[in-house]
Amino acid sequence: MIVSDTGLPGVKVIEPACFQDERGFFMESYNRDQLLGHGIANLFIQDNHSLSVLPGTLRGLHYQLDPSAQTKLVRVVAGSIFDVAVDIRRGSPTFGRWEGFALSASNKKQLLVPRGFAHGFVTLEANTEVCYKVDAGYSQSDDRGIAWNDPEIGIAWPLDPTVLSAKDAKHPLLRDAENHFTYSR
Ligand SMILES: Cc1cn([C@H]2C[C@H](O)[C@@H](COP(=O)(O)OP(=O)(O)O[C@H]3O[C@H](C)C(=O)[C@H](O)[C@H]3O)O2)c(=O)[nH]c1=O
Repeated sequence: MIVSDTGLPGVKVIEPACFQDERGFFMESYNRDQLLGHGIANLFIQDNHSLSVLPGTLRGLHYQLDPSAQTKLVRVVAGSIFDVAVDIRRGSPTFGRWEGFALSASNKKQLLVPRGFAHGFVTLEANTEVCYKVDAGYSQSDDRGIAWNDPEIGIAWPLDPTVLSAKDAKHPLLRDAENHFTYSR
């Protein structure tokens, strides 16, 4: 397993070891002890799985307020996505900064998105399936979002969304979003 830092401290790219043979491949898609070794000490309690039928489906930018804030471990099991994390911790040196990552069933890369970051993706292929672990359960009352096209964040999405939920079409800008996350070293 290779764990790489990114331009957003705390956000990491994880590449599991993949063992190929004439049958196909095997990999440990999640190994808690190996992640603990990289200081990723989350006890994930829920697995999520979404299918997006059309390319250009955008889901996000989402986060949950405390006490339901989530760390997420995201991977793609079919198709591919441009996966984005945005630092929304007030006082953070990288507040409002985003970074995007190409995750796909073929590259098997995973993205660790800590609490304090908004998360979203756009699908790059039809029938893309995203699976992700979270360390806090779903809380509809704590579910929040930020506009995918917030000009102050300025995410360079590789393609304009063609499919968006009604909820995702009306999130507030970061500056107006309810958000209690604060930065601590
Ligand atoms: C997230 C979630 C949703 N739901 C129910 C609520 C709705 O009835 C339905 C669809 O939910 P939503 O439209 O919020 O799903 P996505 O737009 O894929 O949102 C997710 O995708 C973005 C990229 C994320 O990072 C979030 O984890 C998550 O919000 O599933 C549940 O029952 N449990 C859950 O944990």
